[in-house]
Amino acid sequence: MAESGSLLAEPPAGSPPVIELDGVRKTYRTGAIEVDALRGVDLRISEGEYIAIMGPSGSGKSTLMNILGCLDIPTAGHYRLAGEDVARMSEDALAEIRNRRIGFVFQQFNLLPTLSAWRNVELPLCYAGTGRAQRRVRAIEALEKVGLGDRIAHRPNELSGGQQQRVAVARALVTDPALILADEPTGNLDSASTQDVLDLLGELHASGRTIVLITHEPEVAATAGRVVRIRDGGIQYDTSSDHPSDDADGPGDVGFGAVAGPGPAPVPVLGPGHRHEKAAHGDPARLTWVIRP
Ligand SMILES: Nc1ncnc2c1ncn2[C@@H]1O[C@H](COP(=O)(O)OP(=O)(O)OP(=O)(O)O)[C@@H](O)[C@H]1O
Repeated sequence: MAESGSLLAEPPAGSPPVIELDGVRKTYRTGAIEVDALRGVDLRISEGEYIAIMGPSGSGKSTLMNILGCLDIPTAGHYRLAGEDVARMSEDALAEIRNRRIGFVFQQFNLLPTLSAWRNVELPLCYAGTGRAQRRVRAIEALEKVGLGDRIAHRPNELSGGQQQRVAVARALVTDPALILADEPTGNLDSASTQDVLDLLGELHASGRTIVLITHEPEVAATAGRVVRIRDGGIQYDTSSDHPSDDADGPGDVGFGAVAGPGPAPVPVLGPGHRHEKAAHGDPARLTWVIRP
């Protein structure tokens, strides 16, 4: 499989951060009720970074990921992807980015139950218009890459949870995307399968891809080079900064064992009052997002 390219087919000169959020806000309106899920997020992610986003349930992590993946749009603020304002991109350009340049992995795997592993993996290539023979070759290649070359004809219910998530990772990487967005990819896995998936993400990162990983689990976040913690829709702490955000209470509050500048993240340690949380995503709409972004 070819190494990943830039996020855009022809990135602008000067290599801006691959992801730039400025003052991004997201307000959901349900009837008369408004929820401010994101309240002015500023975030820059460089090409090739491996970043974990942490935060308590309801803090806005999935909302942020949906915006990063162009699955949703901010209510206010700017999102530039490889230097281009997403708000100004055509629908075709956005579809191209979602289909070919971003790979999505979700907690619930979101595999189609009636399709074999390789048929699930080839789906993004179907939407990209790749020919049948090439789809099969690339799907099997992706499954081999995640260690499932001997399970290509198995359906999801004939695979373990860890194997299903590896199929989902194969589906995410079959288009050779530059950016992988993983929302709680290990949330439903035992520790051995968690390690398998983290190893895979590590390999994808080593091959040049930008990885954004959302997780509740500090030990999972610790595998990333940078950890951003969000709370109440804002960035509370970013290990790539020398200083916590203005609204942060300091490293003791966010549960990190040490303060660090750029470089490997400290191993996060749960502080008093914090707990490991498992997300309970059950939004069936996400299935649509994965296979027909
Ligand atoms: N489609 C929606 N309509 C209305 N409110 C929403 C919608 N999606 C999310 N919210 C609200 O926005 C806030 C942030 O939700 P989000 O799913 O981003 O949090 P999260 O950090 O991913 O949580 P979890 O870890 O539990 O998945 C929550 O208060 C949630 O109730």
